[in-house]
Amino acid sequence: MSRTTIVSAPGKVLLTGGYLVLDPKYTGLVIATSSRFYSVVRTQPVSSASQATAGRITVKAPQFNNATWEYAVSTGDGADVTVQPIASGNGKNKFVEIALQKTLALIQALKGQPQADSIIHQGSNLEIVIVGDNDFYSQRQALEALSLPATMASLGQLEPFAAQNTTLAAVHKTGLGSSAALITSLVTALLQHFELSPDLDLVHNMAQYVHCLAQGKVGSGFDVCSAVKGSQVYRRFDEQVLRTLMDKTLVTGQEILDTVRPSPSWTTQTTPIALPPLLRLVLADVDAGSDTPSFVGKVLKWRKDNPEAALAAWTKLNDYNSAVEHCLRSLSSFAAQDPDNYRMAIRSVMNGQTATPESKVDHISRALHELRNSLQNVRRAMKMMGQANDVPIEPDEQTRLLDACLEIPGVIGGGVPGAGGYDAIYLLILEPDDSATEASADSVIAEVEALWQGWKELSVCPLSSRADAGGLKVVRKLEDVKGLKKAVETAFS
Ligand SMILES: Nc1ncnc2c1ncn2[C@@H]1O[C@H](COP(=O)(O)OP(=O)(O)OP(=O)(O)O)[C@@H](O)[C@H]1O
Ligand SMILES: C[C@@](O)(CCOP(=O)(O)O)CC(=O)O
Repeated sequence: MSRTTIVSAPGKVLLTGGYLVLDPKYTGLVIATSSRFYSVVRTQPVSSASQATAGRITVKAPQFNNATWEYAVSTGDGADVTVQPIASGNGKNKFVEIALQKTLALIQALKGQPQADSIIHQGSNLEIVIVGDNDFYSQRQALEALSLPATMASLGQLEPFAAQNTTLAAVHKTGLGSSAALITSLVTALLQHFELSPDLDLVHNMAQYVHCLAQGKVGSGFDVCSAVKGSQVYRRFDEQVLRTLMDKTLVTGQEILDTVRPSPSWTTQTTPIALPPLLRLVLADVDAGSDTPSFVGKVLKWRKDNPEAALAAWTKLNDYNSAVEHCLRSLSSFAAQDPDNYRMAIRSVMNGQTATPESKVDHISRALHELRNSLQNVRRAMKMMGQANDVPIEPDEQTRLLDACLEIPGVIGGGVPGAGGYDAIYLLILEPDDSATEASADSVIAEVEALWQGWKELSVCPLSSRADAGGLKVVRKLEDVKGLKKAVETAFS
């Protein structure tokens, strides 16, 4: 009997905390996106005639010319389960391969040998489809091919999980954290498929382990944590918790379980956060990509070589980052306490009115202005940190673009997400929930998009992602996600 498990995980935008979030003394404010990765795992019984091919895992990426990766699973006589790639024309996909190898070993440790054998090996195969929402990959060429303007409305006309007409190696990724969302959804889908319904912290720890192994380093991990738990203020775990496992070439499922099982050794801190009502995250993919790892290397070397200057810069930047968090939480609290006056304040700020100290909305209006100032302070401090060590964190071209965006009424603030560079920008814009505002949200977005379409110095293409507080989601059936059933049928047609 065929059985299907579907899990999705969101992409991410690191609004504040780039570089600092690598040090557990500091935090990063990461917003999960509405754009998600989906892993679909299906057990397919093997007919008696083709038992010899049992114990196979076939993974498909229908967006990339249906790239296929095959694996042979072997278990039995008390040995640890192994997953060996079978040569395919698509080369290796280390993220998928490591996720399969380590997660099946964990499953065997959790369920015990016989269970793993019966589900994985005897008489069945696993079919897996992996797709990412269009925002994870630049859609510029697709829009140009359709003679569509670079707007969110145009992006909405593209097929869900659209074919990228290129390879994974060549595709222009947009920085939403595809590998973290992919690994998180795949690890969880496998655990769910084997009816393990794992603890969220165990899933988080396992996804961090697999992601670090696949990337060959222990990064800050904010992308994996937000893929699991959604939007949050994130504090990195002590990387020593993974060091032993990462340094071993051969590890048993039990060793993996002993490491990823929730314990005080996992010092990750996640404090949920959401954007306040009527404040919308707007993202843009900017053309000239950046080399984040080299930026990180330079900044960390500068920090090591200039401890005093770096401590002063990071302390100031951390204070500004904390001010952004405080403003967001205050606005959410004001909206919950007094929704009507909150909406009134948003409208008045949209219309460029300044609330008087006696008005009922003054404190809300002040919090919005404080948010704007704090975001500007973060930008300035990030730019200065980049200038101090010759890293284009907010290069002048991005400064000019962001400053022009902030001239538009209704744009509260913005910046360069994550490590910065030329990859992307984000904006926070007011989105009143009624049309009783001269400059309604649609007009603000239209004005922003018009600015971006006419921008000459950089090529700026909007993404359709919004902020979405949620993390991992188990999807009940394929039909619940637009285009997913078609993507799976295409993959295994
Ligand atoms: N649809 C997909 N199907 C299978 N594997 C994918 C898919 N999308 C991405 N991947 C895997 O994730 C890898 C990208 O990981 P990498 O660490 O290079 O990017 P990233 O930092 O997560 O990128 P970004 O943040 O821009 O999305 C690809 O090389 C590929 O192995
Ligand atoms: C620079 C850094 O702190 C954030 C990188 O963010 P992004 O991958 O550019 O979104 C590195 C890291 O935390 O992994």
